[in-house]
Amino acid sequence: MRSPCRFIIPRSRGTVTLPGPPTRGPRLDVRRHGGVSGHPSGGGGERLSSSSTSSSSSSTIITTPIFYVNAAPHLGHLHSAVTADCLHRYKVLQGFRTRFSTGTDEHGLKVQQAAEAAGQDPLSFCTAVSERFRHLFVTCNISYTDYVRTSDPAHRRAVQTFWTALRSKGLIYKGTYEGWYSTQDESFLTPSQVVDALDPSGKDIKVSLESGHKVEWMKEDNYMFRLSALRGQLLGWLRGNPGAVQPDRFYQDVLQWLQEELPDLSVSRQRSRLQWGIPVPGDPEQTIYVWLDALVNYLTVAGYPHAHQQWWHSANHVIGKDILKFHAVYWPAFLLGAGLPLPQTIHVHSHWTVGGKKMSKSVGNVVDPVEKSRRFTPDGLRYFLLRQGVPESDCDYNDGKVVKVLNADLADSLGGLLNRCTAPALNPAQRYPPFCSALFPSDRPAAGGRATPEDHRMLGAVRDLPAAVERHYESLHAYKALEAISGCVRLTNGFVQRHTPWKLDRGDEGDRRWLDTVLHVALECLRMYGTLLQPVVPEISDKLLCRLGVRPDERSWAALRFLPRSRGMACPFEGRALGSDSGVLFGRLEPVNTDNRKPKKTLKHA
Ligand SMILES: Nc1ncnc2c1ncn2[C@@H]1O[C@H](COP(=O)(O)OP(=O)(O)OP(=O)(O)O)[C@@H](O)[C@H]1O
Repeated sequence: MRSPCRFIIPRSRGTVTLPGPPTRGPRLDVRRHGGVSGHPSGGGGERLSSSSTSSSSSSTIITTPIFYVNAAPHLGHLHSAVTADCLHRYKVLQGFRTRFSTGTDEHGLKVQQAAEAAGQDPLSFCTAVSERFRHLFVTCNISYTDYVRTSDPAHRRAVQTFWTALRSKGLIYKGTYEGWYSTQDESFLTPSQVVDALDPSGKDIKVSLESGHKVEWMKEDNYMFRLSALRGQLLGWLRGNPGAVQPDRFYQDVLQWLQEELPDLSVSRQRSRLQWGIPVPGDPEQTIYVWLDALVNYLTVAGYPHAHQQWWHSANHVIGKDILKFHAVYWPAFLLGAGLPLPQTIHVHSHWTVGGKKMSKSVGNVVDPVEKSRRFTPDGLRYFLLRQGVPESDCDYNDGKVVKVLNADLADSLGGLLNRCTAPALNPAQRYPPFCSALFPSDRPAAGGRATPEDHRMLGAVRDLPAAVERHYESLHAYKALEAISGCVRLTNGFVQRHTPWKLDRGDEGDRRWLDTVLHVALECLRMYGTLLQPVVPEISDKLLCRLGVRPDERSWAALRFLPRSRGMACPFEGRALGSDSGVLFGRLEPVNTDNRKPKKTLKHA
């Protein structure tokens, strides 16, 4: 489906697809040709930096984790992707040059075993699952610019070069690893991270304290990375960069880990155990540890080892809390070892649970995001994930909650406001009506004015909104941004309701001017909401802004300028024709039947 307002404009490097109308299939063609999606003001354009905490450089890399292909994607994976996509779209609106990568992590024992079980060779198996992830991301308008697969030859070259760099610095040595290992988590554990448990048959086993997955005692010759030698430097980096891991509770976790023992890390497996992976350069009997392999994907995207400098200086990773140690301890240690810049920020989010249990492939309690995006629309699902997902704490999923949130915020509140203010009955000229400053003076209530103190308070709240939303998007607390926006939408609905413009007399000069002013103010509020919501619900925002007649080049952060007429400045929209009406903004969803009782049987009369 093509959106009515999709524009492609040429710029100095490549092709740019503007962010308003995220599209499905065709969008990928643009990327394949090296285009960067969604950039309203051109590469390195000016950005509003009132409260921005970003690097002074205007280019940045945003990443999701690459997803392990041992099973199909679930809602938790989409959550990471939507969170990173929100950050990416927001940065683009601010004028940053961005790369946004996602992809699939394809090596390792679990994949090798899953392929065997499916009777396929590993690469065919990975290709099929990787395509399912890609399909999900396209369906849900994830505006990635790079899709990495760890089975790609370019990635393999990057990993082997990276390995060689660490080895040449004496940071990798041949040794013997002996200790607990979880194949499920592909991770090593210290004795304090292991507890006793019983398997389903009642047999004594050891499991990981954190994940609950079974662990085994392992002893084998392989290569070790001198992680212990880097502990001091890691601590120094973290202490000097309190924003490097966000939110703070996760930063504190990493600090705590770094204060404990940090043994050297085994970074290879014997080839006889693991064939599906990248061989150690110069030692075909060993395979590179999947996490070292997977983490290097971020450098592959940046062009490592040849042209990474222009991108590898401001990386923002978005990850689930389950992989924090890999990203906040191992990854920075590898980068320090290789003499490369460390990530700017590691944004961590918590988990979606089902009935209180983490949604997870291995548990099998997963929610299918493709099915949900069909039911609730891609934007509906995106909105719900970001409105309800709180980075600091887990959140339980159920369909009833989705319906409630979407009906209240998108269908009734925002959709209702747009509908009211653009309805031909109230706005027969179908134009952005004029604003009368005598009726709505900027200084509080004044003689001849009709605006109330409450109206002024509403204006103040909307005027302050971009700065608050900016702060929340920066820290990836999208739920707070959406809370603030929906609070303002409610205030604007209250404003319209208070002045009942439908009761005003068009034949009376004063009433007509006031009606126009009320509509002008409400449309200005809607323009703000449409612009600010673009990172979260690109299709809905596009529809809203198209209806208001706001052009794609008027949708950046810098173009926000709320209600300029109230400050005596010209408003470019005043008098402009509204866009065509393309139907309801977001259709109301049927409530979910929570009554699980079976319908009563009616007794047949003999
Ligand atoms: N329940 C979840 N809630 C939010 N994000 C999740 C969830 N599960 C996975 N993710 C995201 O996907 C990333 C990779 O997860 P992974 O592939 O290990 O999924 P999983 O279902 O937990 O798998 P497994 O059960 O095999 O451990 C996580 O780091 C996180 O970013």
